[in-house]
Amino acid sequence: FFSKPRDFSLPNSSWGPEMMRLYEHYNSQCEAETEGGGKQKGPWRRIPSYNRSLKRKTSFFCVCFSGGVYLSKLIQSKARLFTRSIKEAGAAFEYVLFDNSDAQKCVGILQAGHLLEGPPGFVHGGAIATMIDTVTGAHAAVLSGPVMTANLNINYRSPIPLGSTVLLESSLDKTEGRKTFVSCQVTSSDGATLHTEATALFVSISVRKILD
Ligand SMILES: CCCCCCCCCC(=O)SCCNC(=O)CCNC(=O)[C@H](O)C(C)(C)COP(=O)(O)OP(=O)(O)OC[C@H]1O[C@@H](n2cnc3c(N)ncnc32)[C@H](O)[C@@H]1OP(=O)(O)O
Repeated sequence: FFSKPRDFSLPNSSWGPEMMRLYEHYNSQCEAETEGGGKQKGPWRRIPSYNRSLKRKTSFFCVCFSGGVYLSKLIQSKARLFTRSIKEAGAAFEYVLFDNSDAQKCVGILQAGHLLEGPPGFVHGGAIATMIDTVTGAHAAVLSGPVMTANLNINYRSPIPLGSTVLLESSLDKTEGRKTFVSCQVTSSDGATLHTEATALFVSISVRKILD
């Protein structure tokens, strides 16, 4: 696997003005200017996003757990991260995540494409749950290392129009031993409409446990 993997969290031609506006808003805060006019790390960090996480790590797993892992070569070669599995740009999940470690927050900017339809003209509740799991899961992983979702509790407050751009904001509630509790709100891009609220529990796991 020699080619450089594509980072799906970078803008593409399908991103509309709202998606670009929010992207620029957070991306511009990934670097801050020093007093001397130089550059330093800002409060936010863009989280790169690939579609083949297992494939990229296969050689690592083979070295570390040689003989202990069985995944057929066919599955390995075809496996794709669910949210990055549809090739047509703009058709499904167009999103980018930013993390703010000082504020213990993570945001996701989502432009919901036409293949995510649930009720006519609106986004499917399962697609919304998927994105909440993605944003809160990435946030929990940044905070606590390898985790799996143990509980996801969602209240759908108002439907999300298909094609619109929404903001998902994840905040740390607390950590208790292996448990990381986070909350998430999904709002319209101007913040005026609350679409969805959720709480999630992530439990820290060892990578060996997933592979077993
Ligand atoms: C940058 C890329 C970003 C991509 C992000 C994508 C994120 C996607 C994340 C996922 O979707 S993961 C897939 C969906 N999740 C699963 O398939 C998990 C299935 N469940 C499990 O594998 C296990 O149940 C789990 C690892 C969650 C916990 O099993 P363990 O045996 O490791 O832990 P245990 O059962 O001993 O529980 C540990 C603690 O958590 C608590 N707990 C576990 N499950 C719970 C639950 N459901 N509700 C409440 N508490 C729970 C449990 O009571 C206990 O609390 P205490 O430490 O206080 O005793």
